[in-house]
Amino acid sequence: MQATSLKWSAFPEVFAISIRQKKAATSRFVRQQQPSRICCQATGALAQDDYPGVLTGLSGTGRLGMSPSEQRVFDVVLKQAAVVNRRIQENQRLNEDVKPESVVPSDPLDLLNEAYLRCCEVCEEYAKTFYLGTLLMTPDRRKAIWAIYVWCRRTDELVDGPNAPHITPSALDRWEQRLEDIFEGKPYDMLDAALADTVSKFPIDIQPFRDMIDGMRMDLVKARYENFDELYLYCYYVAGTVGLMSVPVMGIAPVSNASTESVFNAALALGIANQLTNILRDVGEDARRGRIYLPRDELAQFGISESDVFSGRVTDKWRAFMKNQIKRARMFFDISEQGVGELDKDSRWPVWASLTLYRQILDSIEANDYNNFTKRAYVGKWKKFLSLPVAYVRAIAPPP
Ligand SMILES: CC(C)=CCC/C(C)=C/CC/C(C)=C/CC/C(C)=C/[C@@H]1[C@@H](COP(=O)(O)OP(=O)(O)O)[C@]1(C)CC/C=C(\C)CC/C=C(\C)CCC=C(C)C
Ligand SMILES: [Mn+2]
Repeated sequence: MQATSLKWSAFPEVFAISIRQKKAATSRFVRQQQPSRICCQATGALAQDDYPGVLTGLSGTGRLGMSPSEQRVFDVVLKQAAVVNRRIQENQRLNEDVKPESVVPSDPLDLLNEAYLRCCEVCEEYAKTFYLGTLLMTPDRRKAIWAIYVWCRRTDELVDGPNAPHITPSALDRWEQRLEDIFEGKPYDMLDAALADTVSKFPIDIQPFRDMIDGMRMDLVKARYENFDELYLYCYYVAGTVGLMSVPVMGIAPVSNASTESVFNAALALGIANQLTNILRDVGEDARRGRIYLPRDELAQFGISESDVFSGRVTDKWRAFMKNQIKRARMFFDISEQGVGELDKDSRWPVWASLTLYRQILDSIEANDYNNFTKRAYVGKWKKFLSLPVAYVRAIAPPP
């Protein structure tokens, strides 16, 4: 199954290389072991009253008051943190402090090197600013992020790309089987091989990857969201998962006092914030495809019907509704911001850069007087350019 709009080349069995062998030699998530506190200090000051339940999972109150979707996602967060903590403990037990071995093999013709190079090219082509940001990361980490990026892009492309009309649930089942193979060290093609290598080196769990495929399944059958809880789950599937996949690669700063769980929570929040922003930017485009990724009950509270969304008129009701949606997206950005400083110092810049740029899309929706039906909100070249040094300054600040 190929997503033809991207220049994938299939290099099948050749890449069933002995990826598992490398597993033992890994120790790149080296940080101090922190007491396990399941809380995210980020949420305290936020307007939780506006969205009861949405953030309780992060505020230290455990599962009490969480919505079903939050509980479901919270369990995955805990599992990811446990995977990482286990790796930290293993490393400590072995008293290892292994310097990350470079994934650049000495032989320039090495196939794995070639595989990562392909991932790099795809990233550069499809996500230029993000690609620039990754250049500051250590070589092994940036390669891993490229490999993850490419897998996410391909997965999204299945339901959004030119082959989308032919994608059936069973095609997604096959994609999931292929994912299982990647995690078992049996990649199908070159790009899979890069990911197989990555997941053998970093403490990355398969669950967020499976969940992203579930998000794509959801997209095949669902075009309406009754309430925010349903939308939250969708946002977790297609974007929160990216945050969970990335943290084990980016690493947590050895001097950080934050718990692993809270860092994963912040990463999850960044994915959710990005996806909510995506949704708010693309309301018109989605409506033209017959889709409304907005909570139906909240639309109704503001007196907005489905046909109002399809007709695309910017009314005062629409502006008031949008103000609330933007406020919520910003709240998730706020939560995530408090976790960025906890990441390993080399990984902070690309995160700050992408966070700042995405956040500005919300400002642009406001500047367009909430017309997200026919005006595309975007961040201009200069603003983008200026954001990079600002992100850099934030990135070099030590963890709070
Ligand atoms: C502690 C802390 C804050 C850590 C940071 C964790 C982190 C790096 C989080 C990343 C969050 C992120 C970039 C999420 C992606 C959200 C997103 C835009 C998802 C898109 C989904 C589908 O949307 P839709 O179809 O509606 O939109 P399009 O029209 O198709 O755009 C996605 C397209 C899913 C696929 C996601 C990707 C291709 C992005 C994958 C990105 C990475 C693996 C790299 C993340 C790393 C950095 C440095 C940002
Ligand atoms: Mn998409």
